[in-house]
Amino acid sequence: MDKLLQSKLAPLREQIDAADRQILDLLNQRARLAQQVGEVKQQLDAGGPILKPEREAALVRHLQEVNPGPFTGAGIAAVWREIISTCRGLESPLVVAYLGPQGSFSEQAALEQFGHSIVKLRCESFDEVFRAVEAGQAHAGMVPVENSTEGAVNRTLDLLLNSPLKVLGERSLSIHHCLMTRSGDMQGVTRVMAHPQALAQCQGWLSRHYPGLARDAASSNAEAARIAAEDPTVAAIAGDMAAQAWDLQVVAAGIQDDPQNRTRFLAVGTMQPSASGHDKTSLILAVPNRAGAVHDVLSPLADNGVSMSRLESRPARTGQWEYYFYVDLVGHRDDAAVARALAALKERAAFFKVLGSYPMQ
Ligand SMILES: O=C(O)C(=O)C[C@]1(C(=O)O)C=C[C@@H](O)C=C1
Repeated sequence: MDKLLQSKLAPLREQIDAADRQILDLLNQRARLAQQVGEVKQQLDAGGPILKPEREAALVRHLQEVNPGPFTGAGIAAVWREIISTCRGLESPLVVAYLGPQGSFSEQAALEQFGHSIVKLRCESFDEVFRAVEAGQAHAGMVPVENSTEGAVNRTLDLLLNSPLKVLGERSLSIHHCLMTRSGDMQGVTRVMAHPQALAQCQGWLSRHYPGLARDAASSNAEAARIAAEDPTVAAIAGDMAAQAWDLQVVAAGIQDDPQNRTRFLAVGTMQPSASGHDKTSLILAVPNRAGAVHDVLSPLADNGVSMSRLESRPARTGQWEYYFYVDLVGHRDDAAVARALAALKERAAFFKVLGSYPMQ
């Protein structure tokens, strides 16, 4: 019986081999077409952006819509992310800046957003990420903007307020933290290091399991992993990508207090995506300091049937109890209803800045 079943495998595998050769031919055909598109784009706009986030998003969504299966929608997203990344890289290398070192969650977000065929520019701070993109050393930057446990990443909000960069994409990652050391146990470990956000996301677990351990802030979790790789008295909290990158052993996995812990990252750059048909718009508003002002300022959204997917406030630091409001809307700034709502918001707000419209994840 086994033999009969075994004999079925070889011809099936031959068919897989033949299908793979067809896929390979088609991939090369696609790569050559993308190179031609790249040449035309350079003739149209020399030195202009190769990256077209709206085209990438629309193309993947279309394939998911027409897909008869059994290949899954998630599989399409993952495979085409890398196909597009490779084709884009053949047109021209895309440099992406983010908070390093190797193995950081920002690196994971950058790879999930742009695929693996990018040139990585690892930075030491969020400020440096913005500076690198503003100076033209990178085409895009990837920065965390909010975490489901800890709320806003304030430094990113402040940088978005003051930078000329635009938001061109978003990526939400589930964040699973691990405790890791060189040896894989906690013997001789006197302190635990991580980015303050990660220490906060794991504080309950740390207090229950290692109440006596000193907690020290690092500039990133991956930086904490790098230090732990050198110093056996240090345990790091970071993702498993960092454990692999720095050859550390995981002592405990999934130690974040909220099992559903997620972080949303924004891609920033100098270009502005056109509408993909499924977009978000991010903006910052300041509201006059009087009763009912927030409600009044935001009323054009409801009037125009535009939904708000996020509202975050941040002190304006004027000492007057004034706030900046970070608002995400569903729709592109070129959509008629959104354009009408934005025009009315601008008229009512004391301060108004559109951070960008971009494909919704
Ligand atoms: O259509 C384009 O403009 C391309 O450059 C091709 C392509 C792709 O591989 O499909 C690659 C990069 C762009 O970001 C969008 C799409």
